[in-house]
Amino acid sequence: MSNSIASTTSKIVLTINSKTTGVTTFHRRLTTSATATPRLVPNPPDLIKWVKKEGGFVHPSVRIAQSGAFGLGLIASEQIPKGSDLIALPDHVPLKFPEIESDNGDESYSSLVNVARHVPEELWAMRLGLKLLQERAKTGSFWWPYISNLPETYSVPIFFSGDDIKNLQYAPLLYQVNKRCRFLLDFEKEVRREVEDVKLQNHPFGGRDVDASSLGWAMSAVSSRAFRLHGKALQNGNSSDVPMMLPLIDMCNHSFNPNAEIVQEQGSGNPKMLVKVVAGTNIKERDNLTLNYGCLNNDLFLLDYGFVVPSNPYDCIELKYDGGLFDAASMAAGVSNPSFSSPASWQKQILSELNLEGERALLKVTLGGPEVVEGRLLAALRVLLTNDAEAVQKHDLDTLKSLSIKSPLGLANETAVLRTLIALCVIALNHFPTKIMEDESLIEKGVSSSTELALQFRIQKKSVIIDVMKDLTKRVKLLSANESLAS
Ligand SMILES: C[S@@+](CC[C@H](N)C(=O)[O-])C[C@H]1O[C@@H](n2cnc3c(N)ncnc32)[C@H](O)[C@@H]1O
Repeated sequence: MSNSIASTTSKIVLTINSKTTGVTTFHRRLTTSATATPRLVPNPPDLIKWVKKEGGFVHPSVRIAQSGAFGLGLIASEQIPKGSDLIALPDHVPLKFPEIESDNGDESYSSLVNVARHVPEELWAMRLGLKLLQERAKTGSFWWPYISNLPETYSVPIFFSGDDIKNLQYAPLLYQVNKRCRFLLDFEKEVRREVEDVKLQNHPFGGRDVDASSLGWAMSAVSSRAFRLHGKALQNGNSSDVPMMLPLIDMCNHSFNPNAEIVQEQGSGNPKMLVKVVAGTNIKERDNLTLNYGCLNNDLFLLDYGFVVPSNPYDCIELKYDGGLFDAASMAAGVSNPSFSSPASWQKQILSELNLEGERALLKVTLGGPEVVEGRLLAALRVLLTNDAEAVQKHDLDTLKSLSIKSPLGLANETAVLRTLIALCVIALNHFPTKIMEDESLIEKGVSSSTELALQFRIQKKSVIIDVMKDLTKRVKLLSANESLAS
């Protein structure tokens, strides 16, 4: 059994693909079908047996099995009643980044910490990924039975070809993918610099070379499988949020309507945490055990987990609050003389309160998701599409931000707001070079798994826009029905 980094890096080639897109990507020589995700070694040890041997609990009806296109998953071999314990892991089984006050003379720990210092807070998955790489490189690691069961490759977009990154057709995600790729390339150099003079016995990765591909593998393994749970209790009675990898528990696939949930227990007299998975509903024979990974949009699901949720109720599109663009949308919607580019001073004041004006303004606004229209955007449109400062002053910001509060500034204002939003949707939709039907027919013809993911992603983004347009159009119709009733 080998756990050398080289065994994986030999199959993952780092390609700098800057020719066509200016995007740097790592891509996999081996393409893998989602249905048979190869693991790090061909016949890894039995994970259930290992968890039990380490003092953990696994419900006798829980099995690891192929879960369609989702890769491996956990499945119930018999029905399991609501409230039953499914899995319990003692404190020493989760894999965490070691948090110890002093290195106790362990120099491989201090060099790991030194390397981790170069990782920005937002890429916490890379920090824990370094610990994972350390354990992967260690002969006889305690976690080897777990690590050897991890997928060999990941479908996250840092491993897409340059063409598939372009295929995403959505600038905010392209930006994030590019940022991660650039980080990995720079980080590879930092890691090499940091460890070049470290003696072999103190080397954080047992003397093995760690390149951008293996760093990408580790970051993706963590981002797609780790959970942020309560760590040690702090003196003030709170506890910090600690990312950790939970062997076996991380075999559960995602659902927004999960049948299982994670609970943490601290036994009486035992300060150590026990992490458990409990049946949240009655589970039928052959049901997959699922957890909710979070109410995330598809950008995050694709970036961190390598999949896209169809009809995701939390998916949304990002727009930049921009005077010129909003004036154009408003005029296209038939509003005369909109003032987005040159707001009056009282309007500017409200824009500042909405954090859409000023040096530290956050100009990113969203359409879609449970809110349909981000409150800050809705309030800005309502305020900028009226001349009646007095009417605006009668309402607080929360009222102006709420779509469920009907026409706070009058029917004409609300109609102009909704029409402007619909025009913004049309502009956003026209930004995509292809139509949903074209994307679907490409998928039907047969494409690689990463191209299909990119196509699914952009289909879903366009569907979000269309759904928002439908919702807003319904509201406009209701308003005009109300108007004719009133007149
Ligand atoms: C925590 S792991 C779950 C176990 C994983 N299926 C395996 O084979 O090891 C998360 C990964 O499972 C897959 N997955 C989980 N839920 C999914 C879903 N609802 N749709 C598609 N893929 C899913 C994705 O590949 C994701 O990165």
